[in-house]
Amino acid sequence: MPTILGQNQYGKAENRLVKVVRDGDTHHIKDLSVSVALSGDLDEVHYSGSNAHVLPTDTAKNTVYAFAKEHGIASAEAFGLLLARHFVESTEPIQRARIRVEEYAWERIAPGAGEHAHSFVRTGRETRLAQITYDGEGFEVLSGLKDLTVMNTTASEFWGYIKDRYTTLREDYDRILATSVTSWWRHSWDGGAAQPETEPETGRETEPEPDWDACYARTREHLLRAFADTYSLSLQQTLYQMGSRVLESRAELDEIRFSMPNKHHFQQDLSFCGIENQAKDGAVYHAADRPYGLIEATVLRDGARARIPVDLTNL
Ligand SMILES: O=c1[nH]c(=O)c2[nH]c(=O)[nH]c2[nH]1
Repeated sequence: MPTILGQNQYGKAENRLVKVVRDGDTHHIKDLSVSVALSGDLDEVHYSGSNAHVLPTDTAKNTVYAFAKEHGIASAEAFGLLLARHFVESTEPIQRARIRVEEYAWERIAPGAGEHAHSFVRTGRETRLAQITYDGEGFEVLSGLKDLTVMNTTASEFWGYIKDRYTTLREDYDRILATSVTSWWRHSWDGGAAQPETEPETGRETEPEPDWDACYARTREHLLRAFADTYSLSLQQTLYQMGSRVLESRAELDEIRFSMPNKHHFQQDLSFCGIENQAKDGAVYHAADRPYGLIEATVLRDGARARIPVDLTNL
């Protein structure tokens, strides 16, 4: 049976990298997982086994560590941009590079007065995410987060839904709303490919690279504020409020996608022992971990094209 090769990519996944920057006695750390996926003129390695166009995944791994040492890690996005450009521009057969970064947060241990210079505790915060893709012409930069777990203990209702013979859910006018947010947002900045504004004298692109850390911090803040400020009639409504608040406040973003499990908290029935268990009196809930409702949607700036993949689980 004749066959042909379809889409393919390869690289080293989940390079775990910790970088320590020493500023006198005070240390700073970056803790990342970096995944490299390369594609291009790679038919032959699949068809005949010729490795002539293959940059070994082992080299990709070494490059990640070498770049961290030589260039530092200004931010997840900036590091991804450096690597993506390097693989495409230094290796002929490689035409596209995709770098995914997860960043784990650490806090300084504060024993007694002041913060410790070199002792850290891993935080229970969300994980920061970035994905940089480069095809030799332009970058696509997605930033995001996962495991941002939030809860409103009131200001959430759910009623007015379709009821059929299988419906047992009771309408709720005061419920807990909790979720663990996975979200990716897309920057309109592409390194100058879309509207290259070049300085006439130098020929250099003038569109400035965004301040990735500031953008992340502000976006996270808007997500949290919108979650807290929305009086919710459904998790879907809350999601849309979170997305539109981010796009309205961050002009540099065109699209944001969410995957949000509804972390159900069911009021426990205590009537068997004569105890009323009402939200208004400080109820006891059963925090169910599964199954969970899974609410997913993209919010777009009007006129923008949806480019973030629908399925975020592998992104
Ligand atoms: O916010 C919600 N959205 C739903 O679609 C849904 N479905 C459900 O059973 N509970 C909820 N809650």
